[in-house]
Amino acid sequence: MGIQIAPSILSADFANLERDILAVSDADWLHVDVMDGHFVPNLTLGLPVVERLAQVSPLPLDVHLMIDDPDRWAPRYAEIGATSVTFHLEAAADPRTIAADLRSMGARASCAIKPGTPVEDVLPLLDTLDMVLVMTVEPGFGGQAFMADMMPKLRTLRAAAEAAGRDLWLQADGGVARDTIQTVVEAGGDVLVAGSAIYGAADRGAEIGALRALGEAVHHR
Ligand SMILES: O=C(CO)[C@@H](O)[C@H](O)COP(=O)(O)O
Repeated sequence: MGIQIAPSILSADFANLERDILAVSDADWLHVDVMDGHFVPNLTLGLPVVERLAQVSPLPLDVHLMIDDPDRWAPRYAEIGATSVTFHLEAAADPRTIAADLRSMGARASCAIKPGTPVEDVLPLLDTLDMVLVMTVEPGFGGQAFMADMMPKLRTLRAAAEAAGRDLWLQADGGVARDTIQTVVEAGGDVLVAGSAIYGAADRGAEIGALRALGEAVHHR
Protein backbone atom coordinates (compact mmCIF):
# COMPACT_ATOMS: atom_id res chain seq x y z
CA MET A 1 0.00 0.00 0.00
CA GLY A 2 1.31 3.44 -0.86
CA ILE A 3 0.81 6.51 1.23
CA GLN A 4 -2.46 8.41 0.92
CA ILE A 5 -2.62 12.20 0.88
CA ALA A 6 -5.87 13.53 2.36
CA PRO A 7 -6.45 17.29 2.10
CA SER A 8 -8.58 18.60 4.96
CA ILE A 9 -11.34 20.90 3.74
CA LEU A 10 -11.32 22.63 7.14
CA SER A 11 -8.80 24.95 5.46
CA ALA A 12 -10.87 25.36 2.28
CA ASP A 13 -13.14 28.31 1.48
CA PHE A 14 -16.52 27.21 2.86
CA ALA A 15 -18.28 29.53 0.41
CA ASN A 16 -16.62 27.66 -2.47
CA LEU A 17 -16.42 24.07 -1.32
CA GLU A 18 -17.01 22.41 -4.70
CA ARG A 19 -14.32 24.57 -6.34
CA ASP A 20 -11.89 23.83 -3.52
CA ILE A 21 -12.60 20.10 -3.61
CA LEU A 22 -11.93 19.95 -7.34
CA ALA A 23 -8.68 21.87 -6.73
CA VAL A 24 -7.28 18.91 -4.75
CA SER A 25 -8.43 16.11 -7.05
CA ASP A 26 -4.79 14.92 -7.44
CA ALA A 27 -4.95 13.72 -3.85
CA ASP A 28 -6.11 10.29 -2.68
CA TRP A 29 -8.84 10.88 -0.07
CA LEU A 30 -10.84 13.99 0.86
CA HIS A 31 -10.78 14.62 4.61
CA VAL A 32 -13.98 16.14 6.00
CA ASP A 33 -14.01 17.41 9.60
CA VAL A 34 -17.41 17.27 11.27
CA MET A 35 -17.37 19.26 14.54
CA ASP A 36 -20.33 19.81 16.83
CA GLY A 37 -19.22 22.63 19.14
CA HIS A 38 -19.43 20.22 22.11
CA PHE A 39 -16.82 17.51 21.68
CA VAL A 40 -14.51 20.20 20.29
CA PRO A 41 -14.77 24.00 20.62
CA ASN A 42 -15.59 24.53 16.94
CA LEU A 43 -18.59 23.93 14.68
CA THR A 44 -18.30 23.02 11.01
CA LEU A 45 -20.80 21.04 8.95
CA GLY A 46 -23.08 18.04 9.21
CA LEU A 47 -24.99 15.35 7.35
CA PRO A 48 -26.75 17.38 4.62
CA VAL A 49 -23.56 19.12 3.55
CA VAL A 50 -21.45 15.96 3.70
CA GLU A 51 -24.06 14.16 1.58
CA ARG A 52 -23.67 16.80 -1.15
CA LEU A 53 -19.88 16.70 -0.86
CA ALA A 54 -19.98 12.95 -1.46
CA GLN A 55 -21.90 13.63 -4.67
CA VAL A 56 -19.48 16.22 -6.06
CA SER A 57 -16.14 14.86 -4.82
CA PRO A 58 -14.06 12.79 -7.26
CA LEU A 59 -12.16 11.49 -4.21
CA PRO A 60 -13.37 9.01 -1.58
CA LEU A 61 -14.73 10.82 1.46
CA ASP A 62 -12.79 10.35 4.70
CA VAL A 63 -15.11 11.71 7.39
CA HIS A 64 -13.63 12.61 10.80
CA LEU A 65 -16.35 12.96 13.42
CA MET A 66 -15.36 15.26 16.27
CA ILE A 67 -18.78 14.97 17.87
CA ASP A 68 -20.55 13.59 20.91
CA ASP A 69 -22.66 10.46 20.52
CA PRO A 70 -20.88 8.87 17.53
CA ASP A 71 -22.81 5.68 18.40
CA ARG A 72 -25.87 7.40 16.98
CA TRP A 73 -24.32 9.41 14.15
CA ALA A 74 -21.41 7.44 12.68
CA PRO A 75 -23.57 4.96 10.70
CA ARG A 76 -25.50 7.87 9.16
CA TYR A 77 -22.29 9.08 7.50
CA ALA A 78 -21.67 5.62 6.04
CA GLU A 79 -25.23 5.66 4.75
CA ILE A 80 -24.71 8.90 2.80
CA GLY A 81 -21.60 7.72 1.03
CA ALA A 82 -18.52 8.21 3.23
CA THR A 83 -15.77 5.70 2.40
CA SER A 84 -14.17 6.00 5.84
CA VAL A 85 -15.83 7.12 9.03
CA THR A 86 -13.64 8.00 12.00
CA PHE A 87 -15.19 8.36 15.45
CA HIS A 88 -13.40 9.45 18.61
CA LEU A 89 -12.74 6.78 21.21
CA GLU A 90 -13.22 9.40 23.95
CA ALA A 91 -16.81 10.05 22.80
CA ALA A 92 -17.92 6.48 22.04
CA ALA A 93 -20.11 4.46 24.40
CA ASP A 94 -19.68 1.18 22.47
CA PRO A 95 -16.79 1.46 19.97
CA ARG A 96 -17.00 -2.20 18.91
CA THR A 97 -20.61 -1.84 17.85
CA ILE A 98 -19.91 1.42 15.99
CA ALA A 99 -17.07 -0.25 14.09
CA ALA A 100 -19.17 -3.33 13.31
CA ASP A 101 -22.03 -1.14 12.06
CA LEU A 102 -19.70 0.84 9.80
CA ARG A 103 -18.18 -2.30 8.32
CA SER A 104 -21.57 -3.89 7.77
CA MET A 105 -22.50 -0.81 5.73
CA GLY A 106 -19.39 -1.15 3.58
CA ALA A 107 -17.44 1.75 5.11
CA ARG A 108 -13.97 1.65 6.56
CA ALA A 109 -14.21 1.68 10.37
CA SER A 110 -11.79 4.07 12.00
CA CYS A 111 -11.17 5.26 15.54
CA ALA A 112 -9.34 8.44 16.56
CA ILE A 113 -7.45 9.25 19.73
CA LYS A 114 -6.72 12.72 21.06
CA PRO A 115 -3.19 13.66 22.15
CA GLY A 116 -3.98 12.95 25.82
CA THR A 117 -5.44 9.49 25.18
CA PRO A 118 -3.00 6.59 25.67
CA VAL A 119 -2.50 4.38 22.64
CA GLU A 120 -3.11 1.36 24.89
CA ASP A 121 -6.78 2.35 25.03
CA VAL A 122 -7.30 1.61 21.33
CA LEU A 123 -5.14 -1.54 21.06
CA PRO A 124 -7.90 -3.95 22.23
CA LEU A 125 -10.11 -2.71 19.37
CA LEU A 126 -7.71 -3.22 16.49
CA ASP A 127 -9.44 -6.36 15.23
CA THR A 128 -12.61 -4.31 14.66
CA LEU A 129 -10.90 -1.41 12.88
CA ASP A 130 -9.59 -0.66 9.39
CA MET A 131 -7.83 2.53 10.45
CA VAL A 132 -6.66 4.39 13.54
CA LEU A 133 -6.30 8.18 13.50
CA VAL A 134 -3.61 9.56 15.79
CA MET A 135 -4.25 13.26 16.42
CA THR A 136 -1.03 15.24 16.16
CA VAL A 137 -2.73 18.44 17.42
CA GLU A 138 -5.59 19.03 19.84
CA PRO A 139 -8.68 18.53 17.65
CA GLY A 140 -10.73 21.59 16.71
CA PHE A 141 -8.69 23.89 14.51
CA GLY A 142 -6.34 23.87 11.54
CA GLY A 143 -2.95 25.55 11.44
CA GLN A 144 -1.62 24.29 14.80
CA ALA A 145 1.91 23.07 15.49
CA PHE A 146 2.65 19.36 14.88
CA MET A 147 3.16 17.26 18.04
CA ALA A 148 6.17 15.05 17.35
CA ASP A 149 5.69 13.39 20.73
CA MET A 150 2.71 11.49 19.25
CA MET A 151 5.05 9.41 17.05
CA PRO A 152 5.51 6.61 19.61
CA LYS A 153 1.75 5.96 19.29
CA LEU A 154 2.15 5.37 15.55
CA ARG A 155 5.11 3.08 16.16
CA THR A 156 3.17 1.05 18.72
CA LEU A 157 0.17 0.75 16.42
CA ARG A 158 2.27 -0.24 13.40
CA ALA A 159 4.07 -2.89 15.45
CA ALA A 160 0.77 -4.24 16.80
CA ALA A 161 -0.76 -4.36 13.32
CA GLU A 162 2.26 -6.16 11.92
CA ALA A 163 2.27 -8.63 14.80
CA ALA A 164 -1.38 -9.39 14.02
CA GLY A 165 -0.72 -9.62 10.26
CA ARG A 166 -3.08 -6.71 9.66
CA ASP A 167 -3.00 -4.10 6.87
CA LEU A 168 -4.18 -1.36 9.20
CA TRP A 169 -4.26 2.21 7.84
CA LEU A 170 -2.64 4.67 10.25
CA GLN A 171 -3.70 8.26 9.84
CA ALA A 172 -2.00 11.34 11.27
CA ASP A 173 -3.92 14.59 11.44
CA GLY A 174 -2.63 18.00 12.45
CA GLY A 175 0.42 19.98 11.43
CA VAL A 176 1.36 17.62 8.61
CA ALA A 177 3.46 19.54 6.07
CA ARG A 178 6.70 19.25 4.11
CA ASP A 179 8.81 19.52 7.27
CA THR A 180 6.89 16.89 9.27
CA ILE A 181 5.55 14.33 6.79
CA GLN A 182 8.67 12.17 6.78
CA THR A 183 8.63 11.93 10.59
CA VAL A 184 5.06 10.60 10.37
CA VAL A 185 5.78 8.09 7.61
CA GLU A 186 8.94 6.85 9.32
CA ALA A 187 6.87 6.23 12.46
CA GLY A 188 4.38 4.10 10.49
CA GLY A 189 1.76 6.59 9.31
CA ASP A 190 0.40 6.08 5.80
CA VAL A 191 -2.66 8.37 5.58
CA LEU A 192 -1.51 11.96 5.83
CA VAL A 193 -4.10 14.65 6.49
CA ALA A 194 -2.99 18.16 5.55
CA GLY A 195 -5.17 21.25 5.70
CA SER A 196 -3.24 24.49 5.84
CA ALA A 197 -0.20 23.03 4.06
CA ILE A 198 -2.27 22.21 0.96
CA TYR A 199 -4.92 24.93 0.99
CA GLY A 200 -2.36 27.56 1.95
CA ALA A 201 -0.24 26.72 -1.11
CA ALA A 202 -0.56 28.77 -4.30
CA ASP A 203 -0.50 25.56 -6.37
CA ARG A 204 -2.42 22.90 -4.45
CA GLY A 205 -1.74 20.15 -6.98
CA ALA A 206 1.99 20.81 -6.77
CA GLU A 207 1.87 20.77 -2.96
CA ILE A 208 0.08 17.39 -2.99
CA GLY A 209 2.77 16.07 -5.36
CA ALA A 210 5.55 17.41 -3.14
CA LEU A 211 4.05 15.88 0.01
CA ARG A 212 3.54 12.53 -1.74
CA ALA A 213 7.11 12.47 -3.04
CA LEU A 214 8.53 13.27 0.39
CA GLY A 215 6.39 10.61 2.05
CA GLU A 216 7.07 7.94 -0.58
CA ALA A 217 10.82 8.53 -0.22
CA VAL A 218 10.74 7.12 3.32
CA HIS A 219 7.82 4.67 3.04
CA HIS A 220 9.03 1.10 3.21
CA ARG A 221 5.98 -1.11 3.47
O1 LIG B 1 -9.02 17.60 12.49
C1 LIG B 1 -8.36 18.59 12.28
C2 LIG B 1 -8.28 19.64 13.32
O2 LIG B 1 -9.04 19.23 14.40
C3 LIG B 1 -7.59 18.67 11.04
O3 LIG B 1 -8.08 17.87 9.99
C4 LIG B 1 -7.12 19.97 10.55
O4 LIG B 1 -7.86 20.44 9.47
C5 LIG B 1 -5.69 19.84 10.11
O5 LIG B 1 -5.26 21.08 9.71
P1 LIG B 1 -3.71 21.40 9.54
O6 LIG B 1 -3.07 21.18 10.89
O7 LIG B 1 -3.19 20.47 8.50
O8 LIG B 1 -3.72 22.83 9.12
